[in-house]
Order: sequence, then C-alpha cells, then structure tokens
Amino acid sequence: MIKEQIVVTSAQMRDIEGRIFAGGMPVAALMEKVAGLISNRLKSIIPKDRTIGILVGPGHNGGDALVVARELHFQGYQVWIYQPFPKLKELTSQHLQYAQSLGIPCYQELAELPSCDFLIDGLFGFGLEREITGNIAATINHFNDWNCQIFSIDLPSGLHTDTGEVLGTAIRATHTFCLGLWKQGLLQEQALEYIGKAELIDFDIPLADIHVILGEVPKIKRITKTTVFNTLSLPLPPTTHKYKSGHLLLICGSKRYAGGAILTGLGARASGVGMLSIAVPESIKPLLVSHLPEALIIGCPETETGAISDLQLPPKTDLSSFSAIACGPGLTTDATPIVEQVINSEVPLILDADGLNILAQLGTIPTLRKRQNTTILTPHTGEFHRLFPDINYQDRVKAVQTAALQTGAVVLLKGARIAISNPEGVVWINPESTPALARGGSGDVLTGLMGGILARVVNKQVNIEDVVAAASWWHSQGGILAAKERTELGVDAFTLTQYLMRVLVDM
Ligand SMILES: NC(=O)C1=CN([C@@H]2O[C@H](COP(=O)(O)OP(=O)(O)OC[C@H]3O[C@@H](n4cnc5c(N)ncnc54)[C@H](O)[C@@H]3O)[C@@H](O)[C@H]2O)[C@@H](O)CC1
Ligand SMILES: [K+]
Repeated sequence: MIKEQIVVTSAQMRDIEGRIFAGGMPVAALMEKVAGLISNRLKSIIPKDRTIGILVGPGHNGGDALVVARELHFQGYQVWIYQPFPKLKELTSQHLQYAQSLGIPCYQELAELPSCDFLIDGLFGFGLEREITGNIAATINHFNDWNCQIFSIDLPSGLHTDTGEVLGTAIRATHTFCLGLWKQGLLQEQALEYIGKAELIDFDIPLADIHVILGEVPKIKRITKTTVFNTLSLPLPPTTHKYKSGHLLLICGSKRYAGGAILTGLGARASGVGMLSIAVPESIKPLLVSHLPEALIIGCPETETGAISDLQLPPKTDLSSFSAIACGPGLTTDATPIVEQVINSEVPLILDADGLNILAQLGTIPTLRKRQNTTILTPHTGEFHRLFPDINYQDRVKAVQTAALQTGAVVLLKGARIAISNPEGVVWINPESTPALARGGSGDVLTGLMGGILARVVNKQVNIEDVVAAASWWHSQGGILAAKERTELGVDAFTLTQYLMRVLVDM
C-alpha cells in the first residue's frame, strides 16, 4: 500500500499519531520534523525578500506554524506572527515564547498587523471540533479578503477534517500542505473551493501503525497512477490475440442522439479492447461505420422515434458472447425493453445515462437485486437522485456506499471528485480532475473507456471497483492534459478522446 492512496479521518489520524507517541517518539520531536519539512517546501516556493505573516492557533497546528515561523526567520525572511488566543497548548506556548525571545514581531490585534506577501495558516488542523464563531470567524474572513497567497498547514482552518464541510467559516487557501496522510475532508467536493493546490508532506509514518488502525486494506482510498497501472494489466502478454483482449458490446445511440454513440465508441477504442461491437439503430449505422471502421456496427430495428426496438445480434451470437456490455448513452427512454433485456442477462454490465433513467423507472433496487453478475452504475447527481431518491448525496462517500450496499452494484457518483464504492463499502476517490470536463459528451467517453477496460480485464481476477477507478482516473487525466495544452475551454468530448492515449504515454 502506498501513502498517497491512504485517506484518514481525524479520529484515525489521532489514533495513528497516538501509536507513534506510545512507541517513544517525543511529540516535540515530531513537530520539529514536520515543521522542518513544511519550511523546506516553503523556501523552495517563496522568494527570500518577501514578508510572511504566520497565523497561529491554540493547538499543535499553531505549534507547527510557530516552528515554521522560527525556521523562516533564521533563513532571512521577514516574518511576523498573529496569535489571537488567550490560552495555548503547552508546546505551542513554548514555541511562541521562543519566537518572541528571537525578536519575531507577535501581534494579538488585527488592527496592528503590518502587510505581507504570503500568509501561513496554522489556526486549526484536525483538532477543530466545533463551529468557528465571533472574533476568530471575523479574523478568518478578514484574511480571506487580503488577496494574498495562503499556505494552509494540514488543512484550511475551518474545514471539517472528515466531511470537508465549512464549520462557520474557513480559510481560502491557495496551497494546502496535508501532513502525513490525506485527510478525507480534502477529497470532498464542498472543500474544493478552499484547498487550492494540495500536496502531501510525508513525514515517515510507519506502515505498521497505519495497518493497525486502518486494517491491511483501508476502506477509503485515493486513486493513484500506480493503482491504475496495475489494473490495466500492461504490458500485454506477447502471445495475446484479439479474443483474449476482451469483446465489448456497446448499446447506445438513437436517431436523435447519434453523436453520443460515436463518443462512447471512441472512448472504448482508447481502452485497447480486443473486439468492439456497437449496437445502434439501423439508420445511424453508416455514420458509426465511418467513425469507427475497426468496430463491428450492429444495425438494429428501430422505433418510430429512432430508438433501438430490438437487439438483433449477428447469427450465432447472443449476449453471453460478450465479455462485457456498456449500455445507455443516447438511447432515449424509448429503448426500455432493450435495457430490461441486458439487465436480465448474466454479462458484466455498465449502465449509464438513459440506461440509468430506465433503471430508475423499472425500480432500481428490486431490479438490480435479481442480477447475478457484475453491475456498474455511473450516475451524475441528477441521475443518482432519480435512482436513489432516499439517499442524501451531500456526503458523497456515504451516498455511494449506501447505494452500492442496497443494490449489490459498484456505484460511481460523478462530479469534481468522483466517488466509487463496491457493495462492501470499499471506496475509491478520484483526487484530481478539471472543470474542463464538465461538458456534454464527456460522460459518454467515460462509459466507453470503462467498458473497454472491463471487457479486457474482467476475467483476470481484478476487483471491479478497481476497473471503475482506473477508467475515472484515466478519463480525468486526459482532461487535465488536454486543458493544459488547449485551455479549459478547449476540451470538447471528441478532443478528450484524442488525449486518452497520451496519458499512458506520459505515465
Ligand atoms: N502532535 C504532533 O506533534 C503533530 C501534530 N501535528 C499538527 O497538530 C495538529 C492537530 O493538533 P491539535 O490536536 O492540537 O489540534 P488543532 O491544532 O487542530 O486545534 C485544536 C485546538 O483548537 C481548539 N478549538 C477547536 N475548535 C475550535 C473552535 N471552533 N474555536 C476555537 N478553538 C477551537 C481546541 O480546543 C484545541 O485547543 C495537526 O493538524 C497538525 O497540524 C502534525 O504536525 C503531526 C505531528
Ligand atoms: K490550518
């Protein structure tokens, strides 16, 4: 297990720390070590001639900040300290006393503060336990108005460590140095506007202590490059042939939404799947053939409205001939019988878009409870609400865990931080994405890509949630890469498909 994958709550972090201290590590020594690492990072970012304001809280987050203040002072930076609390923890108080004895200016009143170029936020860390109110809240709002870069230690002061919720008010950081292990709150969507660019400061927490508290396999994990690489099972075995690399059936598109079928197909193409078949209404078959010459396009009889009316597979083929099916983009709800048919099959299945809307109409939980094989659902929040009207999706991690438990499916909830859960509550969170992907068609690409990966690896003893995680990571990295080269406005869904391969090349 790698540290970048691990996600902890404040209670878990406290228990892990407790083990380190019980093992004999002095608290003050750990604070020196952590704050030394933070100071080194800051030195590499902030030019020498700048003034740095240090915001100090009552606990050890404030202690970290005071050690940083001292180190930056010794490095020749202009530093001042703001400490508005009447009572400090002992270690924090000692560091304050020493900083004062060094002649670092310390203030308790906002009105007295000189200006500065950068702020270091050490007001609260994972010990924040209630709403911030009164003077302290006003102070935080005041600093947010300064419009200078703010580096938060551990997490922006005011965010709930686990839910990322703003407790009263919170520092709007431009950078967050998360200490030791990723705090769950930093992966929650509601925290995103506050954390800026986040990085992990690894201070050598022993894996043995982590395992004792989180178990050998932690329940909530961040998706990393390494996880994805393992799931994609690369390099390919030299003796592979097309039938060993999976056969994906896409069921998508209608006369009204032909483009969705093309994008899903192009997403699947990028997965490297061995064989790709795409079932579409007969009238759009020529269009699909022209965009995806390598795929077998199955033209199906259609309804008056141009939706697939009958899944007419080629001779000697039935649904069990496929390694996996991805069904939904562009279907329209007129294709209900088709969706029922695939749900009743025993083939591993991804349902997206209209596939999900139809499932909601059929009755999500009773319908899926009957399924024998793997099911993956990929709703955005609107679809999620239609599928699971009784589940509150404010806490996205809990929401996917509940939905997966109730249905037996692997559930992915789309958004700026995709959350994925299997029925046992094992969760993956996608830690990086770009608003450039918030565009029509982007989800179709994800469905195709995921379908292709699933078909490739489904019989190779992989966890299904790992497949879903790999596809999500790959998709968002494609978006990030494309946005870097073409700006956030330049990532239409077709362009995205052209960047997916590049992600692996750069890996
Ligand atoms: N113990 C150590 O040596 C280490 C500690 N670390 C630092 O220690 C932090 C945790 O330290 P603490 O447990 O002392 O907690 P914090 O420093 O996060 O804050 C806790 C203090 O704030 C007060 N408080 C909580 N909510 C408040 C509110 N709404 N309004 C006013 N006061 C409030 C509490 O009474 C307590 O005094 C981590 O976030 C990290 O920065 C890390 O450096 C790792 C090593
Ligand atoms: K902080």
